[in-house]
Amino acid sequence: MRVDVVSIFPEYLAPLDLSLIGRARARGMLQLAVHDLRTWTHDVHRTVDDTPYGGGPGMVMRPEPWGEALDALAPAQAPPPRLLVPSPAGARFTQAMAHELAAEEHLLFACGRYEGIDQRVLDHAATRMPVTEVSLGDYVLFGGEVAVLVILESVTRLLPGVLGNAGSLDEESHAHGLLEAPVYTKPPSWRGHDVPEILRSGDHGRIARWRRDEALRRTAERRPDMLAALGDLDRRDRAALE
Ligand SMILES: N#Cc1c(-c2ccc3ccn(Cc4ccccn4)c3c2)n[nH]c1N
Repeated sequence: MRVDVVSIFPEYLAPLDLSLIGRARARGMLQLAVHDLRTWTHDVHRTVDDTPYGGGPGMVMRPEPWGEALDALAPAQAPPPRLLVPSPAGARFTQAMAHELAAEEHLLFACGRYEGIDQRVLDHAATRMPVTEVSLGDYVLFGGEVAVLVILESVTRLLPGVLGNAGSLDEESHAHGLLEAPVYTKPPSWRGHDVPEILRSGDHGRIARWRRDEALRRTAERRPDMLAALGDLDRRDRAALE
């Protein structure tokens, strides 16, 4: 997978050199490049913003630098990338979207700042590539860089070979529509708190049942919306919630 990220703060994306994403890049599973939007400015002050038409607070990112950046990173003669634009007005980012993005050949992220990017940038891009505005959640950030870090981490861990134990992908939260069960490791007792006996029993059938029960209980308590999305539960699952 190829990923290009455009930002006026490229150093914000430095964590993409670390840990599993850094290893995926070193192993050639992910070709990632971060670009400074000011590369595509031509004035002495390298200006990327201007006042908003119609008035209002803050500044808006000018279309010209973005137009040239997208022309350079999504040339007409190559297969078009999928353009992702983090935005408070975007569609909520979900694990399902992470799976969708993990199947793409080329992702191009546009990190806005200020009050956002001139809408015409997205409208013009949409004439030649798929464009998705995406939001992490109902709160407001300073810009899109943090969202790119989150999105890229969730997508990269889905790429074949990146996670050593593929099994962990199958059992993780949101993979089955439930929150994860609690996890424990040694010692068996710590500051008066013991590991649930069932987890040390070696009875894998009962352990799997216990984990599902705990996942159901946690989901019912913390994310009733996720439980509702599961639809009708079978008798055994309903019993776990009684
Ligand atoms: N993803 C995501 C986001 C963002 C986000 C993403 C990109 C930009 C570019 C500028 N701003 C600041 C800003 C403030 C006010 C109105 C518009 N824009 C961003 C915020 N906020 N919250 C999320 N879940």
